[in-house]
This record gives sequence, C-alpha cells and structure tokens, in this order.
Amino acid sequence: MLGSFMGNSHFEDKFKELPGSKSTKTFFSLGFDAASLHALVVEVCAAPQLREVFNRTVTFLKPSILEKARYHAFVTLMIKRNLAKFNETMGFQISHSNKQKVKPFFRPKNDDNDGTINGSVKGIELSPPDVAGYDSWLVKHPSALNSFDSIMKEAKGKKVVVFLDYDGTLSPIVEDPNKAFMSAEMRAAVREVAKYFPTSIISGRSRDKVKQFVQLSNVYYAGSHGMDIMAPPRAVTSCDKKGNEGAFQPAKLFLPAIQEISVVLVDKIRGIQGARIEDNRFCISVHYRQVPPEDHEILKEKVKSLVENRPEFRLTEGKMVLEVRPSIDWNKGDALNYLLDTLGFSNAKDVLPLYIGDDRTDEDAFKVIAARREGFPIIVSSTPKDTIAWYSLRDPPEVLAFLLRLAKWRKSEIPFFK
Ligand SMILES: O=P(O)(O)OC[C@H]1O[C@H](O[C@H]2O[C@H](CO)[C@@H](O)[C@H](O)[C@H]2O)[C@H](O)[C@@H](O)[C@@H]1O
Repeated sequence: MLGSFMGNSHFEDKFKELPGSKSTKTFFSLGFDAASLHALVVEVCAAPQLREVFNRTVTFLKPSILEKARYHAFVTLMIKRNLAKFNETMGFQISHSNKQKVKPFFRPKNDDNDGTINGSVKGIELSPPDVAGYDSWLVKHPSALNSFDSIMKEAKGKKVVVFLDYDGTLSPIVEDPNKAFMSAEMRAAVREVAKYFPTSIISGRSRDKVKQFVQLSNVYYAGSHGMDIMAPPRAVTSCDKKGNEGAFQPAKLFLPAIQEISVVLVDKIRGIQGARIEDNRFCISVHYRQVPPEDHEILKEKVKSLVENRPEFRLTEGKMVLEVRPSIDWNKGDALNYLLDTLGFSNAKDVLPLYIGDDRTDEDAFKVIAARREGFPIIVSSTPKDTIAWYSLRDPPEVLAFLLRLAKWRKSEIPFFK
C-alpha cells in the first residue's frame, strides 16, 4: 500500500500545493475524517520521502497526540474505508501485491447465538456493516479487540477484576426474554476467564434467573441491577430464611411495595398486545419489544403515570423495556464498588476493573471506572451510541473473542502454561 505513495511525484506535488491546514481540508472534502487522515499520516510517516511533506502540512495530526491504543483502530479504518477512495481521487494505482497491514478479525463460529436478533448471521467476517457514523464513533471508542495489546500492556502486573452484564453482552438480544440463552462457547469462555480473574455478572435480571442462564459456580452474581448481590463469603452482611444467606440487598425493605406495584402493573397493561412483565425481584421490567409500534407510547404513558404517583419508585429505560425500580440511590456502579470492596480490592492501587455491558444501566458502572481513572469500560454496540465507555465491542461474538483472548493472555503470563 505504501508502495503506491512512495516516490509518486504527482502525490508530492499535490501536497506542496496545499500548505498548512488547507491540505487537511482537502482530505476532509475527499471524505476522510480526522481519524482516517491521522492513520494515513501514520502510514506515510514511515516513508522517508513523504515524511517531511506530511510534517509540514498536517502536523496537528501527528501520532503522538493520540493515544497509542487507538492507533490500530485508525489504521484499520483507513484500510477498510478510505484508502481506495483516496487513491482513486488522487489518481494512484493500487498494486495487487499490496497487503493489509492489520490482520482482519473474524467472528468466531458460534453455533447457538450470535448477537443478532433471531441469530441470522453466523460465523461471518467482522468487516463492519455500513452503519452510518459507526467508523467515526469507533475512533472515539476503539475496538477492545484491536486495542487488546495496549490494554494488556496497561494491565501487566496489575489485578484485573472482570465485570460482565448479561443481556446483549453474554447473550444476544432476542424477542422473548425467557429465551435469551447464552451459548456453550460463551459459557466456557466466562468459566475460563473466571479461573484467572475474579469475575462477576451484574444484570438487570433477578439473580436467580441470571444464574439459571449462566450456570457457572466460579462467578459472583448481582441481580436486579445490583440490588441483589451474592458476594464472596467474607462479605456476609445480611441473611434471611429464604436461602438468601450472604446476599446484599439494599432495597429489601421495598419488597412488599414492589410485589404490590407488580400486580397493579399487570392489570394496567392488560389489553396491550405483546406487552409483558418480568419480575426481577427488586425491580420489574415492562417489555414492549413485541408490542406493535403504534402502541409503544400508550404503554409508556400507562407505566409512567403509575410510577409518577408513587415516590417510592422510579423509572429507567433499557432496550425496549421500562424498568420500575425502588427509589434508592443504588445502581450497577455501586454494585461494582461493593464487589471490589468485598473482594478485598477497595484500597488496592493496582486494581483494574474491566466492565463489559451494552445498555444504559451499564453506564453507571462505566462512570465508576472512569472516576477511578483506571480500568476498562467497554460498551457492546454495533451502532454509534452515546456512552462514556472508552472501548467498544460490536456484539456478543466479539465479547466472546475478547474473553477468550483475555484468558489466553493470562495463561501466557503464568510460567507453568508457557
Ligand atoms: O442488565 P442486563 O443483564 O442487560 O438486563 C437488562 C434487561 O435485559 C433483558 O431484556 C433485554 O433482553 C431481552 C432478551 O434479549 C430482550 O427481549 C429485551 O427487549 C431487552 O430489554 C431482561 O429481560 C430485562 O429484565 C433486563 O432488565
């Protein structure tokens, strides 16, 4: 690829004609965004003949100003999207012997679920579908897979503590919430990760339900968006006679009110076709994925009006779901802190929490990591979305690939496994 630029006087002339920021404007008008242009600069800086020209014209985009972790994502972006267009516009030939510098990543085969509704795409190449704005979003939230080496460089010698969301992260989003099964491969990957790192699953589901789906005994479970935590034994803070020994349940006093509002909710939404209520023990989900679009607003209004009159509850929104929760100041971020604490890491300086999640409620956990200024908040999304996560993974198959890589990395760190 570089060969097509080297010694091409047409190319150098173009740049000499365009002093200062004018040249970058030209690139932007060719359809480049800042990241792709940066990638191009990085690439071309490796060619001595062109380095000087580039240094003069696009200095503000020197590689040093951007995090190294993002570098690979930029280069990948450029290769995938813009180089062909650039060459075409500048009149350059691309020789067939030019090889991609960044190895493309392929989706692992996943026989059960693959992160798409109804599992329609299986084992296909991870080249991104052309979702508007995804590539530029990826610049701000680079792929945790492409940035894996940089992430692990930071993690070397530190204690990585893993937190995972369930729906949309470990299992695909499906129509029927009772069928959001996790694949056998994903289960094996989480089991493997949990062998090497303390691992917790923090879900909006009831703790029992998420445990039923995950079926692993070497992970900790937090259900009801962190309002029901089964922490390690040393953290026994409360117990009851119904088998909840050791569970931390900050919204316990709300249980009777939650059960009562649940009954009222069932009655309220009766008659709305496709609406369904899921009892998540300390919160209630009102699903509308199967409700005809014209009835979404009616359903939302009904639920809102019910909660508005009850100050002991608040409403949050997830993926085609409304969640009725007790009005306590406790979320997935608090659950993350609680678990870190009970795992004995609260005062440790060398702890890196890694949180992977796909939904709005996961942002609370991302916030906690961002405030610590250490750790890895990773959003799962195949479309651009507002998030404070630093890194991204496209879908559950990418989560699977990341977890496998994480376990492999740890194994390679342990001399016995080498
Ligand atoms: O925190 P999470 O583990 O991500 O749980 C959040 C909600 O996830 C589930 O609903 C979502 O997934 C369903 C199955 O794919 C899908 O049908 C639904 O539309 C999604 O919102 C779960 O059913 C909810 O109770 C959780 O609150």
